[in-house]
Amino acid sequence: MAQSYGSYQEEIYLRALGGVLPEFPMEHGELEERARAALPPSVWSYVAGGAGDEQTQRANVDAFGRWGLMPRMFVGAKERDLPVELFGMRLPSPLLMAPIGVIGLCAQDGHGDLATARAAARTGVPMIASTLSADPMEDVAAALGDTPGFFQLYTPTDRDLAAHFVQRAKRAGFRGIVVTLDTWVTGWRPRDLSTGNFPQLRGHCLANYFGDPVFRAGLERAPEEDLGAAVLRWTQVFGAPLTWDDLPWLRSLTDLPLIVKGLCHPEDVRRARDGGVDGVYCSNHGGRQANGGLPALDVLPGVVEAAGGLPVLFDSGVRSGADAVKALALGASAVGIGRPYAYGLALGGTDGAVHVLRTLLAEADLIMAVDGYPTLADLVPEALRRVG
Ligand SMILES: Cc1cc2nc3c(=O)[nH]c(=O)nc-3n(C[C@H](O)[C@H](O)[C@H](O)COP(=O)(O)O)c2cc1C
Ligand SMILES: O=C(O)C(=O)c1ccccc1
Repeated sequence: MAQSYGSYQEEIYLRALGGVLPEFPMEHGELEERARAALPPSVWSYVAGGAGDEQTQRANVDAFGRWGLMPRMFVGAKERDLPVELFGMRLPSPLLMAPIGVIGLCAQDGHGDLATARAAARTGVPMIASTLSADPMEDVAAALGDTPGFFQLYTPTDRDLAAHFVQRAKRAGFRGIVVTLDTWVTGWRPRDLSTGNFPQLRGHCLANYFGDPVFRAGLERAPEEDLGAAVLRWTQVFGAPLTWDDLPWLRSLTDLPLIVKGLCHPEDVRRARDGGVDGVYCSNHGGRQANGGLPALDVLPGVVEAAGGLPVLFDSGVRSGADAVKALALGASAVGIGRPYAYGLALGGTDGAVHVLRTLLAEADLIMAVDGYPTLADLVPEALRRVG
């Protein structure tokens, strides 16, 4: 079923005719400004901030400016075709919501994970639900409706807990497991170090752990009785520094599609493919983990080549529909949206996140129309020119 995402523009025209202006910002700069004003300062700096002096985070965004789409005329791109086939599922568009661990805190009521799931239900844009969630994964999955969800695993040092998370995710109805490899320890984040704001250390976003019988079995007293001890235990089990020797074990945990997140080096991609993963996710965690790195977009072509036809998910720095189009042209099978939907959520809960997703899709759709690339198959590297 082809959807006309550009119709969002028509809706806005019609409202303007009636003298009603959009409730939410139409471009990313203003979205950011308004989210900054709407969020408590510590949550804002946690979400907006990154590693070191944030050079990698900025470079992620700037990298998109070095590519441009070459327009083609007389194409008659009246109908655009954005649906994609991914892991045996047909998705209405190539966008995904990237996992955001503190998304709970971005919503006024503290239930941003559920609000995100509802935005997924309304748009058909899949949610990748983080392990670090304010609500249990079962509740998040239930709020997704018919839209597929993926569960993002931070692999605990306790293997039984890891296995149990994956089992729970399958039972809850998630359609794939995304294992994040770049964050078994958090990076050097000066903003959080100066504000002292580590939401996880206050027990936020640990619902998946605190409600889990395997996690609780490792505690002397329940988290409801002794939060400090539970958080301390969480710091001990949070992140296993995995090696290639662990990949067969990870693979054995599930028959769901297994996707590994954080791959940038082509050799790592080849090894992951040889290890039996179903997809790779090219990302540098939005520059939150290691500063001094390469822009994620610049490593994408090497990842795509090494993936040898395996699906390649991509995120880090996507701020517009134009950015999404460029990542798709460079070979991404699907594009993850990160901070922008968190900002939408901060401004207007589910409605705000839906607005951000519809805006990105409308812009991508209209670029494909105007520039004469009506289908995703038309978006190939040759459609782009390097600007500088
Ligand atoms: C506040 C915040 C929390 C995040 N939490 C997680 C997480 O729990 N798991 C994960 O795999 N990635 C997490 N990420 C990384 C995102 O999935 C994604 O890689 C990143 O946001 C992309 O960069 P961008 O938002 O600048 O486009 C988080 C990102 C942000 C901004
Ligand atoms: O903030 C993040 O990006 C993130 O993924 C994370 C990881 C561990 C603890 C808290 C957040």
